[in-house]
Amino acid sequence: MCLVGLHMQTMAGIDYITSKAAGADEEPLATSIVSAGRYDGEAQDPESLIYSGQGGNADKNKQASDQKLERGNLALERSLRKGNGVRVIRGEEDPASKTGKIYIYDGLYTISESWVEKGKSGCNTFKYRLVRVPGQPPAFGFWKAVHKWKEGLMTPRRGLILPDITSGVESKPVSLVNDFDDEKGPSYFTYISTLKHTEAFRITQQHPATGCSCRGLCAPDELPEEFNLPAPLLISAKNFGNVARFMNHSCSPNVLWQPVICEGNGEPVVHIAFFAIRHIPPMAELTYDYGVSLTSEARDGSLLHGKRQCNCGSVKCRGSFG
Ligand SMILES: C[S@@+](CC[C@H](N)C(=O)[O-])C[C@H]1O[C@@H](n2cnc3c(N)ncnc32)[C@H](O)[C@@H]1O
Repeated sequence: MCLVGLHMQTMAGIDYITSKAAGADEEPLATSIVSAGRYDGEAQDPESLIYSGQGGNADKNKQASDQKLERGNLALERSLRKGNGVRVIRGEEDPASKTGKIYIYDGLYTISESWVEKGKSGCNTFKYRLVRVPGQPPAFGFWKAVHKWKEGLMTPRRGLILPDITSGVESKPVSLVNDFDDEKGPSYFTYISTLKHTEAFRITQQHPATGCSCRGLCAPDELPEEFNLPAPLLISAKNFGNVARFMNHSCSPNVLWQPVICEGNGEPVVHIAFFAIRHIPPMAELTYDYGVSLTSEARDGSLLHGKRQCNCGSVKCRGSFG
């Protein structure tokens, strides 16, 4: 099909595009819906949902009328025939949120069927069943699982080793979990949330001798005493550390690490900060790329081969790290 015209329509609850194939009529196709989660049946299954069409005034204190097969409803109908993916944002009641509601982007769905039924007002309402495209990491499903844990419906949690690795240091408990193998966690480990070594490394954006923006790293021998950054800088969290100590390596990580300089007691102090590099759904494991050491051998001239076998399971897994 050749698209010769395309424009966006934004509707409450249903977004769609109108496309026009050469020689054919304009055809709306749904691109995304927001499921408010308040209609009957728009409910709780993380793999599918039933979405009510728009219009008919059923929720506007006006005279209710039959919904019409137009705009968003027509777009959903056309998408059912076409089989295109529709992005779904699922709304949920959440007393912890200021608005009493949160919205979770839940990925791509396709529409599997539609029908008309009488709503509470006695008027015709369009209904659409949407099914989540398989193979996507859970998002709304995670959210529901968290709530079930909170309600105590799913205890004990699979692979739970310690309910709170912080021994009360953090305001919220951080569970130590291994659902991969039988290892029971470190035999000696002290959870700390403050700096153990507070010596300040003076680092500026500009190298004081060369003037370049390497933060003192390009020519460490030429650094004056007060720019004394140990190179290589080794951070060991074997026996002491915080939650970051338990973050695993992934070849498709969702987090990136960066050294940042914070002020501590009037002195610049290096911290390793973690930044999200993509959407991270609730309860998803946080991972970063450990990289490969410079001493590792080149496998095929382009990829460096790490020393440890990688079990990250990502489709882009390099097979090794470290
Ligand atoms: C900083 S620790 C991460 C937390 C560790 N999983 C634990 O339970 O203590 C790093 C160690 O975890 C293991 N590890 C982390 N990511 C891994 C991966 N993708 N594949 C295999 N082992 C991994 C390796 O044994 C690695 O030396």
